[in-house]
Amino acid sequence: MATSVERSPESGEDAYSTIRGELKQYSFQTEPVPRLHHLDPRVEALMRAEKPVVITDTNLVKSAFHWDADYLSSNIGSAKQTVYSSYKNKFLYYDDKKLPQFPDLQLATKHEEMTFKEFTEKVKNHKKGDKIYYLQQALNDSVGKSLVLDFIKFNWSWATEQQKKYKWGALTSNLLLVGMDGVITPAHYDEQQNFFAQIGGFKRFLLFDPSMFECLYPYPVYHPHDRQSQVDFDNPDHERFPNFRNLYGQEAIVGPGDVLYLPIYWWHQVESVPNHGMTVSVNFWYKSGTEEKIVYPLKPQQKVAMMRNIEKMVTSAINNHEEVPHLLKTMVLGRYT
Ligand SMILES: CC1(C)c2ccccc2-c2ccc(C[C@@H](CC(=O)O)C(=O)C(=O)O)cc21
Ligand SMILES: [Zn+2]
Repeated sequence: MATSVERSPESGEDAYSTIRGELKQYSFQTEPVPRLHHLDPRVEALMRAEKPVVITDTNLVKSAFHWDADYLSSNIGSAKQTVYSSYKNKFLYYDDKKLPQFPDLQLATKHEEMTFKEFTEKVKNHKKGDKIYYLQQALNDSVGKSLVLDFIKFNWSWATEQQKKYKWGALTSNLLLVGMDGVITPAHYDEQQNFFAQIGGFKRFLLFDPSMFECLYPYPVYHPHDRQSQVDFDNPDHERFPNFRNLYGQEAIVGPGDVLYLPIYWWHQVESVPNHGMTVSVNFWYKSGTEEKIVYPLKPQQKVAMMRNIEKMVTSAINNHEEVPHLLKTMVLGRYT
């Protein structure tokens, strides 16, 4: 398993077209996410409309372009990192605070703590059939000094300018993501604005408008897999999830230096492109700004937030999540048709 992060001369345009030809096709259609230079006025129009866009030449994480396995091993420090392991290439997110309510939930993804050196060893010695690893660690003050210096040199003036221009809230975290090639984060949405900066290797994003909620059937809010789609994209169950047929989305390949604006509530599935080496990314999660005033008709994002609040209220009021399905079905079936 190559641990070298892809930094080939092929990362020109032809790398993207080579990769485009290799990608797994799904049952739904997609159209490309616009890929624009950060000074292109269309970037602002798309960001104001909370639509995804791949922004080039921002130099957002230029100071981290040398973050490959060896550099990170010797400079990230000896602290334990958060790593997920799985026998499959899919890494389903889960909220461990909700696990106690689901004692017999079979988790394919296991949370392991290990040093970065141990992580790179496992990646280097990986053989077919072995566990697959995905490091996901919030950048914090435990990292070595040289990483701190690289972090300080991120293009914060550009990031802060965007944060102010679009009235986003506080930056909550920067996650360092180091994935073995071929790892997949299945379709889910997050409740924060996201600048996703690619440092090494290539990632394929499948993106779906928040209004596609009705095609993607997320788990209940009280479930550990809250915000994740229940649909297996490789083998969709059309009986349980009939609207999945109506799904369509956008697609983007991000390579070193690209920054994807991933708007709050937009669904995304992320694949580390197979056979193009380990991937290194850093995301920038921002709280969404506080809505000045409610404008009608409500945006799909606001309806998702409303549905989440209804599920949370019913679950806490009835105080037993096993009774929630019956109550909601009683309230809707045969009445709201
Ligand atoms: C799958 C994984 C490792 C994980 C396991 C358990 C708990 C949380 C998470 C988690 C959170 C974020 C990402 C990064 C990214 C997806 C990607 O790049 O793969 C993404 O979705 C985003 O930036 O919003 C990845 C993960
Ligand atoms: Zn996400």
